[in-house]
Amino acid sequence: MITQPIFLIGARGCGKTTVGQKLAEACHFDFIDTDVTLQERAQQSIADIVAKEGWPAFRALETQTLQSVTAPQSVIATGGGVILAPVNREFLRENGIVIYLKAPVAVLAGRLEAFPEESQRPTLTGKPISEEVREILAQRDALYRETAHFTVDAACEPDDVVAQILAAIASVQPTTVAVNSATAD
Ligand SMILES: Nc1ncnc2c1ncn2[C@@H]1O[C@H](COP(=O)(O)OP(=O)(O)OP(=O)(O)O)[C@@H](O)[C@H]1O
Ligand SMILES: O=C(O)C1=C[C@@H](O)[C@@H](O)[C@H](O)C1
Ligand SMILES: [Mg+2]
Repeated sequence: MITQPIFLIGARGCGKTTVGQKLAEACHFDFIDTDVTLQERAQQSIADIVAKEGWPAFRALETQTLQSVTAPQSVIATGGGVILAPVNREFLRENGIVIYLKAPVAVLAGRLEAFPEESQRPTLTGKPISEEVREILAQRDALYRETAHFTVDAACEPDDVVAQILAAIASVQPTTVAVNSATAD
């Protein structure tokens, strides 16, 4: 079994938090969510940080949080925009196994409409959810793909997503990181 950190990346609503908790249990790893840790440390919500200090301030905290929580034997659920910064993309690829939870726009939008969690997910564009999800995914999909070691289908049930991830990481050597392979697209 590997000991490298497992990083989950993907759009808002793809299930990084939901799947990450289950994956951590299955691996007997710690579970960390960078959005949760960041808000606990700042003692305010992401919406408040962005409203008071702007997105660049939030992005700086996100980089700091990502680097400080990274440890062996942990599953780390990242924020949806973590891949925007080149420094984060390089950090993720070099310090763990990166899994892209990929889901279509309609699935993501449906989940976000059902569970908006606006304090953690302030609007990125000011547009309605499905329009925003389409626009943002079009901008970011290539970055998720280039950052990931593995891509899994995140539109299915959480337990099935976990099973895909376990199958993917089974091929990874304990001391090295996989390169550019995909189990699903
Ligand atoms: N595989 C799944 N099947 C059905 N519902 C799911 C699945 N994964 C997540 N959900 C639901 O979708 C919502 C969003 O999931 P979650 O918070 O895990 O996404 P996230 O990727 O962590 O989002 P964010 O980037 O905003 O932190 C939750 O209410 C969750 O219950
Ligand atoms: O997609 C994004 O840019 C974000 C996703 C969330 O996880 C949070 O990290 C924050 O709301 C930004
Ligand atoms: Mg989350």
